[in-house]
Amino acid sequence: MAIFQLSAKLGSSILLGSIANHPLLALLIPLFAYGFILAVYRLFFSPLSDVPGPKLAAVTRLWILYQDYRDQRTDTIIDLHRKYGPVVRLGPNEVSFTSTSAVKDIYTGSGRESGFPKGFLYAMFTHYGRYNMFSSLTSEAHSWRRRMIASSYSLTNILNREASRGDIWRTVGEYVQYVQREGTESKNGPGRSIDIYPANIYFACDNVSAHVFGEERGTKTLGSLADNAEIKLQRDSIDDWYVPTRREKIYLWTDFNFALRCFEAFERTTQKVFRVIQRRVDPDSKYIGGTFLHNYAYKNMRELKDRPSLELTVAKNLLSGKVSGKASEVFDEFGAASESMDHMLAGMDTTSDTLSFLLAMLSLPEHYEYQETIRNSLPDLPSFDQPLNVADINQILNNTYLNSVIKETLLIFPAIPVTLPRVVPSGGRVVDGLWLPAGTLASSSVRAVNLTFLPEFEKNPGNVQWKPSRWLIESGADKDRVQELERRLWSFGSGGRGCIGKHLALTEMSLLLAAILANFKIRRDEGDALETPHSHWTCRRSFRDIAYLQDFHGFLRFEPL
Ligand code: HEM
Repeated sequence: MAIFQLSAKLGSSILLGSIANHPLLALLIPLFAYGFILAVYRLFFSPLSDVPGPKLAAVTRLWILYQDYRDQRTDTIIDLHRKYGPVVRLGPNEVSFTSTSAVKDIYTGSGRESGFPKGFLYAMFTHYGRYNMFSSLTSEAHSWRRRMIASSYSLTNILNREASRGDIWRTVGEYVQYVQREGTESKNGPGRSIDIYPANIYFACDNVSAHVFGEERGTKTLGSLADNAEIKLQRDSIDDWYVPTRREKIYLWTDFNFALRCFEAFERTTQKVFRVIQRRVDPDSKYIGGTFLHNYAYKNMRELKDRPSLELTVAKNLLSGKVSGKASEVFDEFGAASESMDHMLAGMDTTSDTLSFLLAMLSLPEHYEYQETIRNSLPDLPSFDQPLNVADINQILNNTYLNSVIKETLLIFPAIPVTLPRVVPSGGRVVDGLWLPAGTLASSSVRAVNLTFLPEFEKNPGNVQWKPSRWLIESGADKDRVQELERRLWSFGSGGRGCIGKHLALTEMSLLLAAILANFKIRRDEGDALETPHSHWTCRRSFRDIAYLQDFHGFLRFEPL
């Protein structure tokens, strides 16, 4: 006993002596002690301590940030759900869910409670320093914006607009002409080859811009090489449109809020300086600095404000300022431009990527039969200068075979596969029987929700096949299974913050696919190892951290029927 007392005394006097000699130790020891106590708390006493997941993730947020840094967030989350089940702890303060009940509680709300507010990540999607519907975090900031334009994106409006104006169908015709005009002759068979990635971007861009600003002001990038040369020039560095420093590794940025704010303030100030200089040189200038798209959206808004167009467009709704009489919440031209800019960005990549993945899959020899089946099920299609009527559009939209390939692509290759972050509101909430304190990040990852339900995922997660036949109801027994699949398909999100452009995207994709298959057989054309200038199949990082189809370089041959 005396020996113990002596050694304890000796130990503490050595320690005190060392601290006196090394002041750094005086700092480090309490720090280590604090770190240790925090780690013990997070592991064993935090309200989330029973949630399964990697121990390191429970102790420090650096673990998930490292996955973000490696662009491995989505794949890591999927692996974790496979290992631990439908609820997984991703960080001391972050939990991921995959069950339909949890997705409903978090994103749609349950009972009288609405869905959870968005996480800070979304605040990065402001433009011109103004929030928009997508970037507003709380339901208060969001709902008046959404109400103002929701009718422009309803299925009824998309159908009626298309039947009366035929804008999408005309753009589909331009796509077919683009193949004939821009396509190169192929050594591998009849027809012409194009790189489908830019073609699909042009298609989606022309459609969403016409929908937002009106046909006259739409980008018409498919139309001719001279039009909107900036978009053509930037096609190979598409990330430039997004201000890449903010869009790459976006989840990492959320933890560096202050740096981001400084960056934004700097960006706004330089743009203001640009504007002042530009207006000195040219008093009528509508140039505002920033990217081509920023200028395009702002210029259109300014002009539409001065000379309103008769066409019923999203821009018209934005500028009309009718928001339940709340004057302070009406858009000014920058707010309206920010909103429209966001629709352009949200509607371009997502729709075009989905189309690219879909065409890439259909062009494989083992999938030729799907092309044939869809072709045989299509109605007679009119020429492209004549709008389709509502019944024809509906027939295409409800075509079982066409739907099966579109849904399967959305399921296996969601354009936005990542976590859609939400924050538990004040007072805390129970999700899937688990108590979550206020401020917890409670979210789901689109790809994890889509995949973890599939039986083959359990067996071999690395080998989930693109299999449109899973959507077909061939016997009574298939009905429940397909209904469940429909319920699980989460590629457009859900609830009040779910995708507003869903019907526009589905109409664009369905009409284009119908026209392509009615006119061509599509085949891979990569035999000559054609040089693809773009690397966006693998490097696009705006809201996608998975590089799908890395071995496919983008060239397809369109063989006329
Ligand atoms: C295949 C195509 C598309 C996919 C897969 C897709 C996916 C999504 C997803 C997953 C969300 C929800 C994000 C969240 O909850 O955090 C979303 C929201 C949104 N999408 Fe889409 N989208 C597509 C096409 C479009 C198009 C064509 C537009 C055109 C305007 C658009 C505009 C928007 C907007 C504005 C929001 C934010 C809605 C809000 O916050 O209320 N999207 N989209």
